Amino acid sequence: MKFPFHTVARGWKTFHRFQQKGVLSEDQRLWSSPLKCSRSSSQLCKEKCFYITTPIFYVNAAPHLGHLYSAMIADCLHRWKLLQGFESRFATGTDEHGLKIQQAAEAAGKDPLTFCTEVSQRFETLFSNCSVSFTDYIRTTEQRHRRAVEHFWSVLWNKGLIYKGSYEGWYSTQDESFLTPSQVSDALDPSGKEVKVSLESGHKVEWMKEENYMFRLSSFRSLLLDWLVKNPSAVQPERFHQAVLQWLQEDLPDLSVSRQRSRLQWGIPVPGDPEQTIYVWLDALVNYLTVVGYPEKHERWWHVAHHVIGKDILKFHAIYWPAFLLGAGLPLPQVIHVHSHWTVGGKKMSKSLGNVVDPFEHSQMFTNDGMRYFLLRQGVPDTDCDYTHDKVLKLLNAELADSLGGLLNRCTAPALNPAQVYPAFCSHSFPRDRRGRAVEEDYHMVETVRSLSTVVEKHYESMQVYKALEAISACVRQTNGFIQRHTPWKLDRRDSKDGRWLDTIIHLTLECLRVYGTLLQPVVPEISDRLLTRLGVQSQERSWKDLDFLGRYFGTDCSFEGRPLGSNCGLLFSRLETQSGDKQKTMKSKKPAQ
Ligand SMILES: Nc1ncnc2c1ncn2[C@@H]1O[C@H](COP(=O)(O)OP(=O)(O)OP(=O)(O)O)[C@@H](O)[C@H]1O
Repeated sequence: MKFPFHTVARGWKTFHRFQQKGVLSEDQRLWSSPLKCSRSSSQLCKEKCFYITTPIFYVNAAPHLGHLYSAMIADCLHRWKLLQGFESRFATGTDEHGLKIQQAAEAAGKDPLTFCTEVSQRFETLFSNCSVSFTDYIRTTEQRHRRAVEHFWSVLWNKGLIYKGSYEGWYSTQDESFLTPSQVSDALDPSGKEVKVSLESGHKVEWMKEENYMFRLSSFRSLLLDWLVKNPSAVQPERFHQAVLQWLQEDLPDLSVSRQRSRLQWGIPVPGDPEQTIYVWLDALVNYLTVVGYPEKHERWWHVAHHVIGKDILKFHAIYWPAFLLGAGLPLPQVIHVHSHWTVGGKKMSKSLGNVVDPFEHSQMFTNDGMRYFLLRQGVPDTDCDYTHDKVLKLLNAELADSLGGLLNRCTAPALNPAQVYPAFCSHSFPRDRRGRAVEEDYHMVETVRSLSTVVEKHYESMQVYKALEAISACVRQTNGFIQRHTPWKLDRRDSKDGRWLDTIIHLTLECLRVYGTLLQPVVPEISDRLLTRLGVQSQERSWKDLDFLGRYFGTDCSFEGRPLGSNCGLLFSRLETQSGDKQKTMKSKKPAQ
């Protein structure tokens, strides 16, 4: 850890200074260390509940694939927690205030609320279409949110953490953010005029001078450092944690948290001062509290809050938001999961650049689960990833259609499995003493699949979903290799030894598929459902605790042995093809094996 103890100790000095001033309460020591729970909160922590949020999406333009990706990561985490038996709450929604929206509505010739409602509905429809199973959808123009923001503001105001002052400095309307001189550089606009731009986003900035309300952000620097040093997994992956620590080494001036009403009308007025509008980021961030019933009944869920965000909004979530929360006397989020960006031709996919991929069109072209699988299998949180049609096509054909779909087809095809059952496992054919027909590689496969759930759990927990999928995919390949090695289609059922060995091969393969189907549920819910249904696995047999693998080999029972298979709902995933003559990729229809 790069941060020495004296840096942290300064955090406590600040804490005591605030305490003496009556700004922070005695309990704040606990708030600033969210992994340690107070007596009452430890009871809350014991409950298996989980609260996950996406960013709320800015409605100045229609959704693109990057937005869907954020929502899919959060959805995967939510489904994963449900699979583990947690009570999970998953919130998403739209951020509807600010100058950019005021301007976008004006340009569209609509009043701001009508404009916001239309775009918000597009986000909601997209998420519903793509199996993003949110439990709460929030819009910042709702009355319940306005109430929460006004209350939150009053708490900060009453603690002396907001004061009226004058802000003078660089401001980017596009990013809705303030910048220090070191974050700004010179550039030429398209007409050749010299302009100043944000180093991080490249967006134009302007010098702003106006009287407004300031939040005492500078006073929280040491407390924030303390939180991050004591909770090394508060921001994940590690490189983003380090980035926040680095920012905190730099200047952290107080933050302007309002705009003159004359400049910005589309927002929540400052309580008690109708001449000022609350800064859109303060307004937006409070949504996470609104959803769980702030200010009256947020405790239960707020103690288990996890945010999923893109790296572009890290500073708002890992510096401003925790500082606001500390100021308001509320616990900090458990983890901020950060992901990188989808790029097109190396450039960030973004509304303002206009290089966006339409998520409606592409999830129709590749299917919802196909799109989910691709984004979560290829999306690496640490680094940006380029999106191309060909990559999607190749990956889905190789891993979903050929490898996983082919495996299911092989062991459920009537030619190999005429009785259409989960056949019996024969321990003489596949004995523990390794003296049967199974070979060394088969035993190795069994051990790998047995430990797969532990591997996958670790990766889902840290939101390295691509690693979980890599591990599952490697196992699917091994299982195909197992079938290929023993060529069961050459065995003669009329011979009793061959018949038992054939059944054992199929039993083992179906057991592997049951594990893969169960573990894949957070990523591809529809495909997993079809797979498990085909295997005859009931909906109440698909949870984490049902993952015991190959009981008949490991000396326990197998409740599936002898059961009829479920109905055949067709191919698990149809191969995607490029039609000659044009670049359009379509689904090739093919009959399932009879
Ligand atoms: N290219 C992308 N890849 C992955 N996630 C993205 C991408 N673009 C946006 N997001 C996600 O959506 C959130 C909100 O993005 P935002 O509404 O600012 O979209 P944008 O296209 O970047 O807009 P703008 O071009 O106006 O900056 C981001 O914080 C991130 O979580």
